[in-house]
Amino acid sequence: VNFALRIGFYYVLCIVCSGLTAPVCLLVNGGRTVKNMRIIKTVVKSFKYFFGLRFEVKGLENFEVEGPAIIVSNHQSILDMMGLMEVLPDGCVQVGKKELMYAGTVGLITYLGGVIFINRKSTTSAKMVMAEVAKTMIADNVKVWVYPEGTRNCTGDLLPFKKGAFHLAVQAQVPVIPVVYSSFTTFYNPKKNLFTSGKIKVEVLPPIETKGLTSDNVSDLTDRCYNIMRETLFRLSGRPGEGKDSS
Ligand SMILES: CCCCCCCC/C=C\CCCCCCCC(=O)SCCNC(=O)CCNC(=O)[C@H](O)C(C)(C)COP(=O)(O)OP(=O)(O)OC[C@H]1O[C@@H](n2cnc3c(N)ncnc32)[C@H](O)[C@@H]1OP(=O)(O)O
Ligand SMILES: CCCCCCCCCCCCCC(=O)OC[C@@H](O)COP(=O)(O)O
Repeated sequence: VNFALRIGFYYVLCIVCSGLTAPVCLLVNGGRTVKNMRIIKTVVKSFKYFFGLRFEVKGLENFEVEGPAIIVSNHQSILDMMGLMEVLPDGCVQVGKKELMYAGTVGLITYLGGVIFINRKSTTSAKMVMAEVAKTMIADNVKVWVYPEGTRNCTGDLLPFKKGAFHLAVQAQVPVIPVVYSSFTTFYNPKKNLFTSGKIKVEVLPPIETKGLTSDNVSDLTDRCYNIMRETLFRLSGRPGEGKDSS
């Protein structure tokens, strides 16, 4: 019951705050633009206090690259939206599943924030959207945030990465910046109806350059990111024995 109440409250908070924030976005910025993310971020950053969540962030300076970049991070739950807004740099849009667009006021606010919607069931159309993004991110100087696991995963480990984010980075010749959130398993587990207060460690890792890489290098780049992020995930989650990183 406690779990249902807290998750229900989270949904209501998202729906109500989206409904209230959307007109503000429209009045201030006039329509769909990444500038709305600043407003959305300000609102969402207050959510953590309702749930007793604390974020400990390291490495924010790694976002300070010249120009666009692809940011990749692990995706554990719908709560990730709070962790996202906690560190989101200015001028950064997210890639999301197109179903989000139909989620009422939440769909409206994601649309206004500039979220790029892809159809996960059609690789061809998703690839076309992403190729377009590779062109416009340079012109518009935006960063793009992708969850390369492609779906939520709350097991405390990473799912294999999909390659779209890394194709995008290579096509645009921009760096990949990995961001890792420690595992939620100690305070959040929908299967066990667990959702208590808790601390999340976040680490922004140094950018990985892609200058000179071609589509032949995408698999290697994907593996490299996956390995670094998995080691970091285990280290941040207090399972250092399972990662190779001992620092
Ligand atoms: C004020 C209050 C507010 C409160 C409310 C809150 C609102 C807050 C507002 C805003 C927050 C927004 C938060 C958004 C959060 C969203 C989270 C999600 O929705 S996560 C799901 C969607 N995300 C993805 O799926 C990742 C991206 N996915 C990919 O990149 C995939 O790679 C994809 C879809 C492009 C294809 O997926 P495949 O399942 O087919 O798998 P593959 O292995 O990657 O690709 C198949 C083949 O195609 C090639 N390929 C992929 N992309 C390519 C490309 N661009 N060019 C060429 N080849 C490509 C690959 O190399 C592979 O080929 P070979 O196996 O290597 O031979
Ligand atoms: C009318 C319906 C209203 C629904 C309100 C939903 C409020 C929650 C807002 C959280 C937005 C965060 C987006 C997110 O984290 O989505 C997760 C999915 O992308 C992952 O895909 P999958 O379903 O796990 O495959």
